[in-house]
Amino acid sequence: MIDFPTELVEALRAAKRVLFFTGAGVSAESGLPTFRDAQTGLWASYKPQDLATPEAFARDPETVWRWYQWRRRVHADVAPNPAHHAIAGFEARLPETVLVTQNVDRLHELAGSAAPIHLHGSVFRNKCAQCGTEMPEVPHDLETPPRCDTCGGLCRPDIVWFGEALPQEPWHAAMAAAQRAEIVFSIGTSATVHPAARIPLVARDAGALLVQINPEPTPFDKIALNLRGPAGVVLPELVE
Ligand SMILES: CC(C)NC(=O)[C@H](Cc1c[nH]c2ccccc12)NC(=O)[C@H](CCCC/N=C(/NCCC(=O)O)S[C@H]1O[C@H](COP(=O)(O)OP(=O)(O)OC[C@H]2O[C@@H](n3cnc4c(N)ncnc43)[C@H](O)[C@@H]2O)[C@@H](O)[C@H]1O)NC(=O)OCc1ccccc1
Ligand SMILES: [Zn+2]
Repeated sequence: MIDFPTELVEALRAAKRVLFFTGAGVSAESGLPTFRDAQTGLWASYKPQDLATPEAFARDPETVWRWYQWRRRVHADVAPNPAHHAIAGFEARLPETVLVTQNVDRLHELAGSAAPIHLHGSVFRNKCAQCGTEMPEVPHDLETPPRCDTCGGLCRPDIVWFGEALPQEPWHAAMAAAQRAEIVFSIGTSATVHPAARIPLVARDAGALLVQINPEPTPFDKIALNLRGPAGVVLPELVE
């Protein structure tokens, strides 16, 4: 039984507006490697930041496509863990709860979260790299990217690549939730990728209690109430 600080227990008891901000670490216990974790197998020699860019896709679309197809196969084999379920359960009990994620997986949805705000897109959605038209999901073993019926452009994952702007609607929804939050949980994120990492800071500057769940230190340590441990262990104990 974890002994949580009274300040947190009391804040949780009184709160109506809670914001969850998640990163790759919340899916680590489901078997999904984080961005920091070295990639395995065929992709061991590639850094995610080098593949997840419009330049890499322009230079070598097949290699970037095949990387995402591999990730889709990996993502299709994993299930939500107790951290995802704890957040979905909390949302059901406190309707004003908002979930903002940097993750492109669908584990929050599979755990029952109604409307996670995906700041960086979804690995299971496709769009045309040229005209942006949404394109259908294709079998995850198709080795070459299909062509767009509208303009003949190449199909790409509907994901925000480094150097690309975040989609406006999710960004504004996340900022609005941050400005209204009484408690913001920053869970399983190294808080190094921008502008996403601003969300917990905006909430804190607006008066929210910033609680961090992470087995490792991050840039938020100095300003957060830190719960050191894996999200799949700490979160269920805290909110269930
Ligand atoms: C690397 C970083 C320094 N670079 C950036 O931030 C860049 C550049 C930049 C912009 N502003 C800046 C300001 C300062 C410095 C740099 C910048 N940002 C961008 O390029 C953004 C776009 C960024 C989005 C990129 N796409 C992603 N994802 C989709 C891709 C894909 O998935 O393929 S980012 C991707 O990396 C990030 C990884 O971070 P985490 O999720 O935190 O994962 P990480 O592995 O780092 O850490 C895991 C953590 O979990 C913890 N953990 C492990 N196990 C557990 C466990 N069991 N429980 C709990 N915690 C756990 C670990 O301890 C660790 O702390 C996530 O955001 C993730 O979505 N776009 C943009 O700025 O565009 C401009 C623009 C503006 C207007 C008009 C035109 C252009
Ligand atoms: Zn097109």
